[in-house]
Amino acid sequence: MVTTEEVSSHSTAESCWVIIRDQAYDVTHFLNEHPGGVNSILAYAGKDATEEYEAEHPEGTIQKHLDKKYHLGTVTGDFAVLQPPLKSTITPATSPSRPSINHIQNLDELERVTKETASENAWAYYSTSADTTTTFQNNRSDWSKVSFRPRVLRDVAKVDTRQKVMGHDSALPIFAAPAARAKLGNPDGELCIVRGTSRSNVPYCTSNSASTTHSVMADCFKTEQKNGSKGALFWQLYVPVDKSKARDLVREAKELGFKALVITVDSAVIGKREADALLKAQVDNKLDVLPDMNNDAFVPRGHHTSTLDWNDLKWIREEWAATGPVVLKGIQTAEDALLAMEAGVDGIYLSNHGGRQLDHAPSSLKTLLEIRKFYPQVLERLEVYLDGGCRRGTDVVKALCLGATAVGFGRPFLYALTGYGTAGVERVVRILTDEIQTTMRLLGVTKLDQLNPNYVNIKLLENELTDRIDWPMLKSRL
Ligand code: HEM
Ligand SMILES: Cc1cc2nc3c(=O)[nH]c(=O)nc-3n(C[C@H](O)[C@H](O)[C@H](O)COP(=O)(O)O)c2cc1C
Repeated sequence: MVTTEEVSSHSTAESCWVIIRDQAYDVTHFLNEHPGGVNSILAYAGKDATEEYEAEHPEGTIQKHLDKKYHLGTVTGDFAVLQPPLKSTITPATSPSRPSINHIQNLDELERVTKETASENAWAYYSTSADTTTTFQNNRSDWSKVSFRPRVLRDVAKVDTRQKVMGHDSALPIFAAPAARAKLGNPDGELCIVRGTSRSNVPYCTSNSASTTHSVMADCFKTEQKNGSKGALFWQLYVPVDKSKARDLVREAKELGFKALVITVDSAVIGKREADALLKAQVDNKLDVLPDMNNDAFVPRGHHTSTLDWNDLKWIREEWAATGPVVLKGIQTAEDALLAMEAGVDGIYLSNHGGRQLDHAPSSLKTLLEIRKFYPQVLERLEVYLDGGCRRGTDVVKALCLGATAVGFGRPFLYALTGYGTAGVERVVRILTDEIQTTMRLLGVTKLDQLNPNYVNIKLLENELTDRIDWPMLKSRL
């Protein structure tokens, strides 16, 4: 037994105890090893960290990562004194300020409602992006720079939106992009996306850092299938600092029946996301949320490995074997698209992580155009996925006209589950179904394979594309 007074007296980096679900843990030695950084734990030193902890970690994380000897026992006493200064408040779904789900007409409206009604924590983490937020903003605005060239006098009564997405026969050319910490928005977290996407027959690429364990997601998916749902689960992999641990993750993905492996390659370090960092700083004014730049043992912001290179893909792919497609997420240049093709992956996923990593990186739309301009063969030989700032069916159709296979949606699904749970996720897919079908009809096409670059005008963006690429590298391979 440990008393609440005892716990509260261990509130510094020299001696740091936290409570999670009535249990006390000594995490002093673990601070520097913590993949979420020192400060995220230190903000809760001597306090009850349950709420924040559970939003971030799947069940069993403590058992897996913390030696038993640091478990101090059950806590007794007055818990009120141990509450952290900022508790998230999730507005109940019946909140009068939140309109009925059926009134949500588009994904921008969903975002506006989420901003007004979500907890500060959830909004900060979901909406934040890197540095000046330029990339985040361009992700959205670049889609508006492409216009359509519609054809008329064609029979468009029946349209077919089905598409093969990483091996799965999806109802639409879309999928839910990997996004961590869904439990911040809703206690059911990722399960809302598992249910909503499988009921709508679109795939869900789960995050390596999901707040629900993958086995629980896989069980939920199986239950959905028994009830007649379709869909598919893919596994997004972050290679851990100890690279060899990626083998265990890949084995788990295989054992649990995940159908595709999506390796994120844009996160050598975590981007500087200031809105989220500011909120964390406000939790405890004493804390400086900038990483410790003088600690030689760790790469600052290096939550995942910072040493991943093209050679690592070989052993990761061997471990995955022929289980399903392997796709690289985070390709941002024509050169890397070409290297990915040579590395033998099945697909590339153009993404700047929703503007959360390198500020001033190109939108995925620009990367797609760059590939078209300098190395279009990639588009014939690889499946090309993309995400970032897509909020409309028109965005999806534009991407497909330019050679993409399917488009990922990140924040919209998080916003949907925050206010509306599974029903919100289903609503997002319904809205996109309507918008994609309507766009196809008004454009004069009935099947996705009829889409081609003649249906869009890209002049505005073409003017913004680079002329300087690594020509020697490309030429040597032509
Ligand atoms: C007590 C034992 C703890 C253990 C064993 C632990 C373990 C971990 C692990 C393994 C991850 C990486 C998850 C992944 O990327 O898959 C992680 C991330 C994280 N942890 Fe903890 N953690 C602990 C306590 C805490 C506490 C008390 C907090 C704050 C209340 C916290 C906040 C975070 C955050 C914010 C991340 C996410 C970093 C990111 O993805 O950007 N952790 N933790
Ligand atoms: C809150 C949040 C968490 C994310 N977590 C991950 C992650 O765990 N792994 C990953 O590869 N990408 C992650 N991403 C990036 C998304 O997969 C995707 O690239 C991005 O959200 C697309 O942009 P959009 O939000 O404008 O649709 C995350 C994005 C957000 C907004």
